[in-house]
Amino acid sequence: MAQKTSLSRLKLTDFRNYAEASLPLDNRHVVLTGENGAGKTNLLEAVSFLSPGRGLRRAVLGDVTRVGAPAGFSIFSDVEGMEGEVAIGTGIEPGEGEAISRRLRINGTPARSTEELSDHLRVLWLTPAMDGLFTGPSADRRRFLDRLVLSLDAAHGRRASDFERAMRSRNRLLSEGRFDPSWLSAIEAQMAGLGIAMAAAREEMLGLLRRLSTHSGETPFPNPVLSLSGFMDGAMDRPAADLEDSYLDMLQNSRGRDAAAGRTLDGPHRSDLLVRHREKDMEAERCSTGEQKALLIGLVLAHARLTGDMTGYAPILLLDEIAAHLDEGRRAALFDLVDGLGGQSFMTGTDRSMFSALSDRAQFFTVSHGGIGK
Ligand SMILES: Nc1ncnc2c1ncn2[C@@H]1O[C@H](COP(=O)(O)OP(=O)(O)OP(=O)(O)O)[C@@H](O)[C@H]1O
Repeated sequence: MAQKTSLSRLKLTDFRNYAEASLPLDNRHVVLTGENGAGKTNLLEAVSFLSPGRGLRRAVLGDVTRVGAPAGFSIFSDVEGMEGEVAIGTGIEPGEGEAISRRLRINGTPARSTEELSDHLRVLWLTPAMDGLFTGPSADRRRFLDRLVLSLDAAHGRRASDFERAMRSRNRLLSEGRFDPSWLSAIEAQMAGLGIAMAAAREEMLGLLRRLSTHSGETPFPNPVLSLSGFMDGAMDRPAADLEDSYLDMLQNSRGRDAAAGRTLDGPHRSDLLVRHREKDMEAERCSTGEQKALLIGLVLAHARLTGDMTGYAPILLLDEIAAHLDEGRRAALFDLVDGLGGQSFMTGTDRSMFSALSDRAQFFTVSHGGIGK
């Protein structure tokens, strides 16, 4: 089984509705209960900032600082991580606006990039905001997929942002009617290399998930059938160099069309993640609300398991309002599956009794208006 990573302390200053808060943790699961608006999701969000990116709300950093606070926010955590014990501090400084990126210190030393967090722990999450994933816009599914990839391949985020930047340059040149062939060709060659690398990394992740010995069968959370469509469909088994040449040709031959459209119409930014319910043999978007939630839980658990298998360390799992729509049997099954991953998870709900099946496998805290109690 994958080894455990866990938080042994979480301390917040001027974070969302918390002026000061401290969570003393042993390495068990953590259950946070309290009424609506108490600050449960805010605590999960704070933990999500222990991974690269903008956290589980994809927040603008300036919005995260407590309203009325004199300075920026900070999060400190002692972590039993993949390289042993580590003290992580992150936040923004006073007066820093929206464009600023957050600061990160690892054992007191400033880190060059938040990607360094991936050396110590992986944090994955499932929130109610993701409930419409299968029926909503494809951009949400691409972002979801890219986060899955990112948790195993730290370079994926850089690749995606470099691709975006190159594509924006191409779109600008085309929209300004500047068909300078050498300039455009250089940008398109860059897009071809990055775009195919992105598509290959996504495909590889899906392949790994498919090969994962599934926990389906007995579980109420089925492992969905996953595929990609919209870019290089059915061609991804060809050598990368061939695919790059094909994509480069595609781009060069579509300059007029893309100029007229005002954007690049072919590329990894157009692919979609297709999800099917295996047992019902039906697209996820046509499944019932409850079936979609079960598929989503199945997918997130499979990914968490894969992350544990690939890195040797179980990820920290953030499950916001996870128990709300599950009956007692499904809740107990979920807790057993989560516990079986071997990591620490943080779960929220309005009612403590919903988590009783966890009993002493978890620490319980009550959250109320920016305060935390036992
Ligand atoms: N920057 C901020 N400064 C102060 N308060 C904030 C800030 N951002 C959000 N809040 C407040 O934090 C409160 C708690 O939000 P949170 O989403 O954590 O609640 P919750 O306990 O998960 O509630 P629910 O059960 O309804 O999901 C909200 O009332 C929100 O207005």
